Amino acid sequence: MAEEILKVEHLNKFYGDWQALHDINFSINKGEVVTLLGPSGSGKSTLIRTLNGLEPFKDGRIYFHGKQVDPNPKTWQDLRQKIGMVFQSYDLFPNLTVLDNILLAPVKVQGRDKAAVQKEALELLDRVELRNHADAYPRELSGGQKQRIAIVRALAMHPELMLFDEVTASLDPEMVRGVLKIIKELSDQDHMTMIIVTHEMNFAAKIADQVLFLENGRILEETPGQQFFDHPQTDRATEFLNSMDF
Ligand SMILES: Nc1ncnc2c1ncn2[C@@H]1O[C@H](COP(=O)(O)OP(=O)(O)OP(=O)(O)O)[C@@H](O)[C@H]1O
Repeated sequence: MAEEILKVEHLNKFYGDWQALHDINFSINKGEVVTLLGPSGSGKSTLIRTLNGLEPFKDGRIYFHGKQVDPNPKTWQDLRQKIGMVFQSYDLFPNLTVLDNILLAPVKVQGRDKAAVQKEALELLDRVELRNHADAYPRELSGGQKQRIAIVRALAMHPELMLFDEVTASLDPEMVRGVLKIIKELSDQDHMTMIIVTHEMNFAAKIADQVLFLENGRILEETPGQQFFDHPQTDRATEFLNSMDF
């Protein structure tokens, strides 16, 4: 039996009086990759940020491992440690070295043994080919390198679910490939459970087990990955794929 990691039921999200998400329902099992696709402003970032407790939600339910999550994100400290998130903007601490950026939360928040975390951090840095940058500061790194560090920093927390919000959107094209390769390896080798917002359609087509296609804050299609790209069910999704030059 597939193990369900996250389930969302009838989620509505408002910014003031304006409704940004309408009756969102989906679930993700262990090891699965869900990609959120849709035009600009369709609510992809809002949804992924709500799943990480960065945005409060008005009604609906979120379950993590079958347990209902309190809608007030202030109560999410424990949960956030299990959900890793990587943003478009890296958000590394500028005054800390690469290694200290990675160690901070596992040691200070999770209270894990520093030497053990450091050993693991260096192995992860090896994996993203940045071990020789462990003592560098973020300002000394390229955008692609910063993003690989941001991924390592999230992984060092041992998350059960990783959320990626347009992590290659501000990178030069030649940097994009290296970052996407790491995410693909996380799926293929580590069977990491992931929810990914991306505008990289070829990447999405390769990695997605399930596609949620959003428009105007609603899920218009929920389709197995390959099927979405081969045979989108709605005219809107077909138009979208054509506009993305897919
Ligand atoms: N903090 C906010 N306050 C008010 N409205 C917001 C806020 N954040 C997003 N919105 C609005 O919510 C809608 C969905 O935005 P969101 O960023 O989730 O879309 P998106 O699909 O991720 O877009 P993109 O692909 O351009 O990043 C948009 O109309 C946006 O203007």
